[in-house]
Amino acid sequence: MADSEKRKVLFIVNPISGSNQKYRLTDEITRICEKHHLIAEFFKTTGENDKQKISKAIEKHAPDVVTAVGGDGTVNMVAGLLKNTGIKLAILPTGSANGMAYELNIPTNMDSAIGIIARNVSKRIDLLMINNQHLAVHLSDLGMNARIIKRFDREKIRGIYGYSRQFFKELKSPSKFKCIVQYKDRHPRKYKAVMVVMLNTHYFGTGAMVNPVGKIDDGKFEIVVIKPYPWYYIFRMFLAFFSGRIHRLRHIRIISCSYAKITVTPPQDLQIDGEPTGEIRNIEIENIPKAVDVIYNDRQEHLLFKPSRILK
Ligand SMILES: Nc1ncnc2c1ncn2[C@@H]1O[C@H](COP(=O)(O)OP(=O)(O)OP(=O)(O)O)[C@@H](O)[C@H]1O
Repeated sequence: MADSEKRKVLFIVNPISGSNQKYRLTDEITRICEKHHLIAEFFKTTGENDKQKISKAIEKHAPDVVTAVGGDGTVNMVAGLLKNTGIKLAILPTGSANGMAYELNIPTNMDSAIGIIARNVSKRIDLLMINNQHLAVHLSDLGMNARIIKRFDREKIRGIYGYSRQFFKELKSPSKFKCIVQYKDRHPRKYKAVMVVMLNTHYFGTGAMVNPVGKIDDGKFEIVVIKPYPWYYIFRMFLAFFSGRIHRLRHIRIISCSYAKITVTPPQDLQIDGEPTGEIRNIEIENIPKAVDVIYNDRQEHLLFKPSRILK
């Protein structure tokens, strides 16, 4: 195949994502891309002014696809740059949290993940805009999980071990807060909660299904309110999370809408795609329909669920 006919893929590599060393990663990606008749270009993030530098790299290389090589934070940054450009977004999951890759059924095996980029099956998906300021691609939440992520970030123990340590600390004593959700022209709904999740997707990065009723491109998003629960309820909740039945529990409320305002008292930690953004009292969420064209795996399935069916 002549070079002019090959598709160009720009890989945005976050070298600190996850816990694995990334020696020879670019050589490995280049080799696999050659096998699939793709031209690989690279940009390594530094954690400083990456957005501006990546915009320039996109201008310079004019790629057909931009691939985020990292966790959900890297996916979020790249998706924001590709919003409404017509350039496709792909993911090579190498982060400690790879929720969006899980959602799109992208494996961590590099050969398979690049094979999916080569197959080029894509779909325009909705994203969320939070407080007119932050784009959310995978999942954002207030309360328990955001607090875990904040501590995880501070302790600098990366990978799944670091997250699990914080998770079990928090699970023992989740703190409650008041939450008012206003959407459409309905009366505001009031809840006591330990956590409020805002998402268009279905899964936490761990594979737990938090939003069985959502659709990634229907112009709506979901607000999942997890109400305070007795300790013995944890087991039932785990079971429901991993069998896709969380919406049937009385400690869970799910609201679908395209715009909402949430007020929490006292102010709660907010995290967006794995990045802590500080404590907040008021939050405004808006759905941005079909904002980015994303490559997904339409073939193999996860062990328990069938996300590619959900995506269709
Ligand atoms: N070279 C770098 N040095 C330090 N930080 C970086 C670098 N490149 C990117 N970052 C930071 O990495 C974060 C995104 O990491 P990402 O979510 O992709 O991977 P992760 O392993 O899941 O990370 P985390 O464990 O922090 O969630 C962003 O905060 C970004 O600023």
